[in-house]
Amino acid sequence: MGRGCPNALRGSCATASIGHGLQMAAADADDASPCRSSAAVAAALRTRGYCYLQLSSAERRATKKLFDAAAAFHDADEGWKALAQHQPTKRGGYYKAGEEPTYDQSDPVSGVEDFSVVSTGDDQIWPEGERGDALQDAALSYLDVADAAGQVVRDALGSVLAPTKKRRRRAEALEATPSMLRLLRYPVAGGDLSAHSDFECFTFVHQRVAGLEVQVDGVWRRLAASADDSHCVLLAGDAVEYVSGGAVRAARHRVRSSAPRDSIVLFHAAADDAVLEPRAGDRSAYDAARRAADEHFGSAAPLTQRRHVRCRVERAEKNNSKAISTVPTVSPPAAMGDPPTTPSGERPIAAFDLDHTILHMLAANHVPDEAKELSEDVVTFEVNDVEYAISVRVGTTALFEALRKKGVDIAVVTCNLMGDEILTALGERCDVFEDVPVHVIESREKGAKCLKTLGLKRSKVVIFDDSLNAWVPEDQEFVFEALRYDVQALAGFLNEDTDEGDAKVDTELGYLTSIRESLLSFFDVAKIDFDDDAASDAGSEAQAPRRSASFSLEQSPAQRDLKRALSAEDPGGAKKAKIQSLSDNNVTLNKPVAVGQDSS
Ligand SMILES: O=C(O)CCC(=O)C(=O)O
Ligand SMILES: [Fe+2]
Repeated sequence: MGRGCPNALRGSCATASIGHGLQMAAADADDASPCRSSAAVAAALRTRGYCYLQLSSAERRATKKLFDAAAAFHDADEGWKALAQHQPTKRGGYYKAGEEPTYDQSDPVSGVEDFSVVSTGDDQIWPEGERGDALQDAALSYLDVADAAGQVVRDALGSVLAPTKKRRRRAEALEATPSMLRLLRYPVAGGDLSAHSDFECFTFVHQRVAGLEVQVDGVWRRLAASADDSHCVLLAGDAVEYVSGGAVRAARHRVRSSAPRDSIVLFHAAADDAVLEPRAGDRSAYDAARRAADEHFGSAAPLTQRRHVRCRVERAEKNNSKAISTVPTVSPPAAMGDPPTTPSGERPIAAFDLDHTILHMLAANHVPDEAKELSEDVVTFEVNDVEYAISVRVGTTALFEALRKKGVDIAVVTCNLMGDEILTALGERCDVFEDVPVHVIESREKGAKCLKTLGLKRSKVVIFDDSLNAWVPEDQEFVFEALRYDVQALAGFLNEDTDEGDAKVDTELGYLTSIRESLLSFFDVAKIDFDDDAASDAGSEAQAPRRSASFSLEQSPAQRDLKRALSAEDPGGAKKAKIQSLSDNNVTLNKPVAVGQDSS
């Protein structure tokens, strides 16, 4: 590392001077030794919420290379670094001192500098020139090798969350993957970070100079640094605490730096849409976090990984204006992307079928026990003394939220005579379902659904339905034919416990998430739609969040194909776009696309 080798302060801190001239409370020494087996990691996470993770030689080499490249970046002149400053329309990049959110408003604003990597695609900001290339190369090599260590932790968490094979599925929602890599530099003065727990599943922290402290049973422990990168610190985050019902507690930590210090931090988050609600155990931490998010967003919804990260980051950012400033120039942090406004005129619309498309409704006594594992929620309601249960397909709420955020109207077109009651029950659970117009079609004849008759004909329409033939022939080109969602069949596959059955369940659990970007990108074509009044679309991605729940990898080939088909560079595609049809893309769209995974 550029600034010379620090002394590893293993177990040796009494008091130290912190940046703003105060004396910090003594932190106890920590004498745990590094481990690598998932059994040892699981045991440590259960008892303390953190441990030291032994690194392989490949991981050490990659960590060293990254420390060196990060130091070269931080050492460079401000003007050059500013060229790589974070921009709201892109991801990651450089954040100057003073931009770090303050988790505790009574603490000073931190003077930490940050270079963040949240995407390996074109939308990631990288510094220019050779030093920029070196940083990119070092960060990507580090991410490549860090996955092996991540797997050890995922296995450990799997054993905590799903000790038996039968309960294995419960852990899958937590299939944590890297979501953000931070290269931090703490100057001596004002370089501290206020106490917090991380919002994701777990975090790796590499520190060659001590400074990281973890609170265990109310006492702060100062953690050992690793001057030779032989180990890193593993911290459990909020998502794991919530989902495990408190079996693992998130590690509350802070930074108290008494010397200039660089650290490398890698967050691993659950899928954006993973609902963090525990199935068993203590739900008080989850409930409190959910209430905080409901209050913050002014809307009620189950707490997903994305919602939790956004809530915590946005609230921390607000603290900066109230906190004591120790840094001379504080530029406002990037906005988190309020829902874009749509211009007046005709809005695009997405029409959803209900049964077997976004939900499966059954009489409550027919719902299989496994339904909770095969849906994002099971919502019950009563009509004429009969109790019904709706298994809501995983990813439905996130899809509705994303569409609304894009300014897309949503309507339901269903043959279920209880369509209104269903939407009322869903609206009580989460207000993204409130006020959705419901069109109940009494006939189950082929072609009984018709956009024109229902007054839903717009210049941009997507129909999401498991049955193509339910629609009149002229509307079928707008139908995105959904894979049929059937919790009873899925419960059968789950219990079969064969590779084939598992694969079917896996496909189902990732299905809506895998097609979401493709569906949303259909509404991105305002630029090439020759309608003057086509709804323009700032889109939720236009404002890249300061910290996102999931790492964005490069687009999959299927997405690239779709983009190309709809892109202005493809004149054929563009000319057809007066009323954009999905049918040309159905081959691609109806297959799950590995969004968030580089399948190339
Ligand atoms: O720099 C460190 O050691 C820890 C940073 C941290 O806690 C964070 O980025 O969440
Ligand atoms: Fe942290």
